[in-house]
Formats: sequence, C-alpha cells, structure tokens
Amino acid sequence: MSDLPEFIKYLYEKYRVLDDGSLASYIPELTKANPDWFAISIVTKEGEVFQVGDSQEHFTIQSMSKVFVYGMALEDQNREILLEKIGVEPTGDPFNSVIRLDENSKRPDNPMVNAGAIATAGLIKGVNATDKLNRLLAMFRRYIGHDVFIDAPVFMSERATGHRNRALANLLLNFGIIDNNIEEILDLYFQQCALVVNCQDLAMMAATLANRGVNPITNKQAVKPCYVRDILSVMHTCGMYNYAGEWAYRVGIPAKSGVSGGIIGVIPDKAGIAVFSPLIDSKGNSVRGIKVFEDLSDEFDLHLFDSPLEKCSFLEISKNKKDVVSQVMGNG
Ligand SMILES: NC(=O)CC[C@H](N)C(=O)O
Repeated sequence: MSDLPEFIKYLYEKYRVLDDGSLASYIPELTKANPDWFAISIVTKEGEVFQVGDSQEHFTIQSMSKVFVYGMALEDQNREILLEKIGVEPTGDPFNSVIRLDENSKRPDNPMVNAGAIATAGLIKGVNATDKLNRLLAMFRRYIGHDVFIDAPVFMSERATGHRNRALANLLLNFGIIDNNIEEILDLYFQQCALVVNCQDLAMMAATLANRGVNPITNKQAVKPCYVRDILSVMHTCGMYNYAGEWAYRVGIPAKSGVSGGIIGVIPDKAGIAVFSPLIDSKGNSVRGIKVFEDLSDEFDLHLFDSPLEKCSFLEISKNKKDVVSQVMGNG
C-alpha cells in the first residue's frame, strides 16, 4: 500500500494556511483567480491518479506550455537547427527580461524564458496561422488525453498588454531569429499560454514526459521519445527561471512553473507531479508549489542525485513521518 494519498492530504493541510505571495497582475485577467485555490495531482506512468484539493479547477497553463511547444519545435525542426536559434543556458534573470537578449545580440539563452519561447513559437510549422494553432492544440490534446481549448479573455488580455513580449519579439526580429510576421508569432505564443488546463491535466502531461512521451491513459505518443531527454534537460536547468539553481539543489526534479500558479515536475520512468496555487513569489513561482515539491522530494527521495542506495521504495514514507502525518490528519 502506498503512503502517497495520505501524504499529499497532509501536505495540503500543512500548506493551505500559507498565504504568502500574490496573484500575477501584469496580465489583468489573472487577477480573477481565487488565492485559496490549491491542488496537488500525481499521475504515475501506469496512469494511476492521486490528488487532493481543487484539482478540477480551470486556469491557463502560461509558461508551463513552453516545455511542450519546445518539444514540438524539436520535432518540426531538429536539435541542431533549434540550437542555432535558441540556446540551452540558464539566465539567472527574470523570465521576461530583455537584457541578455540585447547584450548577447545573437539568440535567446533558452526556451524556458519568454525570449526563447517566442522564438520557439516562430519555429512551429504550418501553412498559415490557423494551421499552426491547430497543430499546437493537437499536440496538447495528445499530452492531456482530451479536447482542449483557449481562454479567449486571457488571450486578449495578454495580447493587449504584452508590451514587453512585443519588445522581445522586435529584438528577435532585429537579430534574425524570427521573421517579420511578429504579430502572428506573438498570437501563437499568447494562445499557447492561454490554454485551459486543470491540475490533473498538468500531472498527466508531466506523466507523459515521465513515460517517454506516451500518454499513460490513451497510450498515444505525444512527442518522439528521442526528444524527451532534451525537454527534461532544459526543464532541469532553466524551468524555474532565476530560481532554477536553488530548485535543482533543493528539489532536484526537472520542473516548469507558470505565473498562473502551476508547477509541473517529472520523475523519469515513474510519475508526473503538478501543484496548483495561484499565489506566486517575486520570481513568478507558486509559493505553496515550491513547498510541496520540496517536501515530496525529501520524503520520497525524488532528487535526481539522491543515492540509489538511499532511495526509499517509491511513495513510501518513514515511520517517523507516518506518525507526524497521522497526528496532523487527526487519526494518530
Ligand atoms: N512565467 C509565465 O508564466 C509567463 C507567461 C506569460 N504569458 C508571459 O509571457 O509573460
């Protein structure tokens, strides 16, 4: 019997009361989120689902989309062409910074920051804008396993206010990274960010990556297995922006966050994890999300560099922790 269901309930209770952080407000529509929303979902590579809280609440995927669109660009172009246009170096800068793109004058540092993600959107193939969007939606559908749609008000809200992203796109054009259909590329980028998901969907998408690109429920291949390694590498080094180093140190799970308050993490060959709580810190990462991932990583030895000898059998907790959990949950 796995201890996981009880443990995530415990984490939910432990961090529900934490109300640090604030709602993202630079995209006006995101301020409509309820700060109390909180969910933890885990999907194993066999398709088993464990979850607690508001796991069916809808929100937009925001920057977590960058992971999946990067995978699609890898398939559409190939590794070398992509590397010429977009690097794989962490920036240490905020996700929406223009500084390094201008200073480097060549290419965005990585596909997980906005500059790199806009460049990635520019590399998606299709005969016209509609075709590109349809291909993108079909790709998301393969990961999630059911029909998907775009939140039009969030899309319009970001399109109307995304001046910084527009500035990045203009710099990318200046450096010859994207061609001059800037508004079309930005639309695709804003649309991918406005994809509607819930926490369970996110965990399923992460589980698909954990399962080498195959959705554990539908058994459909969402991305070619040879690219999963590339995707997880950039998640590991760049997925948490200017917190990526500390995250790799403390949590050690390839992950990606979004300003709507989600964080996805991939445990290769085991499971996908998603936490959703819209209160974010100054770096754009969910406050409760970080805490939950830290505890899960510690408790189940999920850090990539935990010694294999010390790793406990997946999803079982220690006797001491069991006592703490029982006390908090009121059944000890
Ligand atoms: N970190 C994020 O989630 C940012 C995504 C948002 N759509 C933006 O471009 O600013």
